[in-house]
Amino acid sequence: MIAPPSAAAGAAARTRLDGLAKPLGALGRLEDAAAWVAACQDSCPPRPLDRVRLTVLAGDHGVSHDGVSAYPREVTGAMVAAMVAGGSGANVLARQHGVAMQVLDVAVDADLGGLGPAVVRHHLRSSSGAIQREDALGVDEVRTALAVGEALAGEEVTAGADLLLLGDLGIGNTTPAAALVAATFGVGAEEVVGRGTGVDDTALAHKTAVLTDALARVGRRVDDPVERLAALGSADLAVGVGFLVGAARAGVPVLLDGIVTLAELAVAEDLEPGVVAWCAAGHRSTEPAQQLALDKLGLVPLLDLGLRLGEGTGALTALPVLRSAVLLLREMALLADLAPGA
Ligand SMILES: Cc1cc2ncn([C@H]3O[C@H](COP(=O)(O)O)[C@@H](O)[C@H]3O)c2cc1C
Ligand SMILES: O=C(O)c1cccnc1
Repeated sequence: MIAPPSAAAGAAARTRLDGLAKPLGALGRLEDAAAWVAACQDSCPPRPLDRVRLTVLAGDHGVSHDGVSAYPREVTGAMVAAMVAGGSGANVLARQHGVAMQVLDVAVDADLGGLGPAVVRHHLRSSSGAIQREDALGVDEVRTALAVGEALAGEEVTAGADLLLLGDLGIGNTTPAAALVAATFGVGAEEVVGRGTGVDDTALAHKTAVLTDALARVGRRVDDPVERLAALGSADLAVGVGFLVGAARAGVPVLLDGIVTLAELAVAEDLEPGVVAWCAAGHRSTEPAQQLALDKLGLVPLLDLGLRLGEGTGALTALPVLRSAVLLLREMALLADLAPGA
């Protein structure tokens, strides 16, 4: 069980929000967001979110050889290189918003050593297993990946972070992510399957069949979250789960992204109840599994822009909104000072 954010600081933030120079509740969900940051920091008003860090976890997936994506596996390694070079969508937004960003090859099926030791320092395997036929990885590998994720979150906290962002990269990753959401919440493949990178109707039907086969293959064994990650997840997804647990344990809030980070949170919350209280949803993705997980976990996203890119781009796009919420709570005048008796 993870200790929750400070109820007292959250309540103090609500009181202060009610007293600001505006009608009661007029800042809508920005008020919820500001109170959440205050609770996470145990401070009212909260500090500005100046030090923000994004970790992108990259990996390949056995299913990417089975026609579940609109793009080939080789794109994963190429996009990691693009991130190191600064040309991905996430890089553009991270630069714009002053976010320190790192990309890690957790399970990419390519030799990325040439990109530098930092990128490959947590390379755990080359692709995870094809979940409709075999387990994604072994239970021992899951435990290693969870520990790596917790350690990564710890490194980020030590580097100084008011807020952590998590992103994903890996052709095919919407399939294991959807499988984890389905298994966590006990729903069928049809309820979680999505078009990912943009598969056509034929490929969508095939992706649904792959998900159905995967869920049927594993049965009730996946009631256990570690078994679930081993059977239906991947090394990179398991590192993401550990990262969220580590951030929550350290008491540092996380702004979530799309289907992959929501799948990671769904499992993390099973593994360590209380993680969700340290997370806010950046945006609503077009992926049904992401939307289902948001609803089941009780998260209301800040933005709904039809994004379906991943990499942390939804979280990065929502960051200025969260920052605005904090500054409003910090800097707005009190109505009682402007108009005593109003
Ligand atoms: C060029 C390119 C850049 C990306 N950046 C993130 N994704 C996203 O799309 C992929 C998941 O969708 P699916 O399961 O359909 O393969 C992952 O790589 C994810 O990070 C990308 C995908 C592509 C093609
Ligand atoms: O929801 C997402 O983040 C997403 C959707 C499609 C492809 N990649 C990521």
